Amino acid sequence: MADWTEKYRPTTLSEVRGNDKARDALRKWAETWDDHREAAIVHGSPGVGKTSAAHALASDMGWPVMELNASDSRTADDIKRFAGRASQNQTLGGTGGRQLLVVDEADNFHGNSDYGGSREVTRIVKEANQPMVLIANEFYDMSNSLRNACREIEFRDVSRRSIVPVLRDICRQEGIEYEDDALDKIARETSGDLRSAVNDLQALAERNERLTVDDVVMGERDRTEGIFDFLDDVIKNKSAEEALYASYDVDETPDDLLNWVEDNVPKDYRGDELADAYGFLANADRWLGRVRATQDYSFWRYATDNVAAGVAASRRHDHGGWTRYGPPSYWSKLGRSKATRNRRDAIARKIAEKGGFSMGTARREVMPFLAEMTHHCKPRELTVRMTMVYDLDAAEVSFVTGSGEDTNKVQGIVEEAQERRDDAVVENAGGAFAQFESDEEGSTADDEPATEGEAAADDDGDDGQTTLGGAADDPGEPSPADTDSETDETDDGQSGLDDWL
Ligand SMILES: Nc1ncnc2c1ncn2[C@@H]1O[C@H](COP(=O)(O)OP(=O)(O)OP(=O)(O)O)[C@@H](O)[C@H]1O
Repeated sequence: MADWTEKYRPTTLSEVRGNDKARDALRKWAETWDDHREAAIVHGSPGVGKTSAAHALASDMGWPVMELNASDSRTADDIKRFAGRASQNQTLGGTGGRQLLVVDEADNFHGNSDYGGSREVTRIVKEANQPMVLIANEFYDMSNSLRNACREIEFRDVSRRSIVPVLRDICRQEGIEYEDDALDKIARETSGDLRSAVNDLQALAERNERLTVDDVVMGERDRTEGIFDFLDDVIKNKSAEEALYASYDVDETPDDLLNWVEDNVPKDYRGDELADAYGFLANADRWLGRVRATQDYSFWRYATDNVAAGVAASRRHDHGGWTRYGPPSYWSKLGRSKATRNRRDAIARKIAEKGGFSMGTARREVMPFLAEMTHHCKPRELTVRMTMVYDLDAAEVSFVTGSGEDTNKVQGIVEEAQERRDDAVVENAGGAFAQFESDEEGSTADDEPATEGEAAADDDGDDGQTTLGGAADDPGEPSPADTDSETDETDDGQSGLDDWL
């Protein structure tokens, strides 16, 4: 299915919702540009429509857009070239020579090495003979002189009242039935970020024929009441068998159950019981891998056996009192739709291969770190390196960082990573010794653990059957998931990060 944030991107300013004041200011700025010739800084949180507004404005005005992307490196020279190109283009076309220069991520010029870049932007902003919009998340990350040279236009977080009608329109156009409360809840959950709201709506619509308020989970506590009772049952109160029965009443997929239990069990279990519990969770993960590989959902129950009965059976001590259980940290990204899961797993596979640990470890222990550390592609350098090391494409970078796949930011990062990878290949072609040297320097994770992974895959089928009650049938030929599911939960999930930190 097409990405709805693209499909429903505003094409004219009047479709930009929830920021009427900023929108009007932008329009006025453009219409009077000949008089003031100032550049504009459009700033605000991610996903509130800044980029869309700039492009919609250009289209309303009939101005072609010329963009300085995050992908263009941003030294003083690059910016001069950009400005030069822009003034050349001025003589082309029949648009009265006007075009809109859009500089994305204008708050990112401020880093040390780019300082020249920042100064150059300021100079160009002052001298530009074309309307120019600088887009930024953080107004105050920009230099004083740059800020002073521009007109400030602030985009605020989009209110719930403005988000709901956007979601409603989309539902109508897509022919999706919905409860009003469900849309309201999505709007509340995504607090001001319209892009996230649209993304969440799409994920939910892929999974449900009719959107009800109960479908909207997104880490909110009230709907998951049942899960907290279930955690108490498994971790504290119930026998293995009772815990298994309790699991039948919880309205969560086995993938989600696994994540909940895995994140919360270490709050109570210690030592051997924790190790045993992890063993069962590792088994569960293998069964879920088989489900994904074979689409045979009958394996689900073996996963649930392990998660519920297995973890309850591992308990050796009383765990009284009250524990603050919480949703898995990576919750909002986990298993929301099949497409999301597939993407998540594709990334986990790359990380697992590179770092030499299991898919499960990659997914649960490495990816959350990456997501945290490169949130909204910041810091950019780290994001580029991650992209390079794990060979991620734009969709994958977008998944990990939470930035839009088609944004210049993400596209630029992917391009830069590709360039650097190409350069690295050329450097490495320098001779056999170059390779040795770089190995010695510590990128050791590559080869040896892969063999471990294969070895583990061999006896994987057997391990998987240590479900309670021996209910498991051998699922047959090793599926692709088997190679993934070497699950040494003691892996230090972070070791794979060494390469790019
Ligand atoms: N104000 C809005 N009105 C209508 N749609 C919006 C609005 N804001 C965001 N969207 C939706 O979210 C998508 C992403 O918005 P956009 O890229 O313009 O946000 P942004 O503020 O530039 O975010 P970022 O800083 O992360 O690039 C749009 O394609 C559109 O589907």
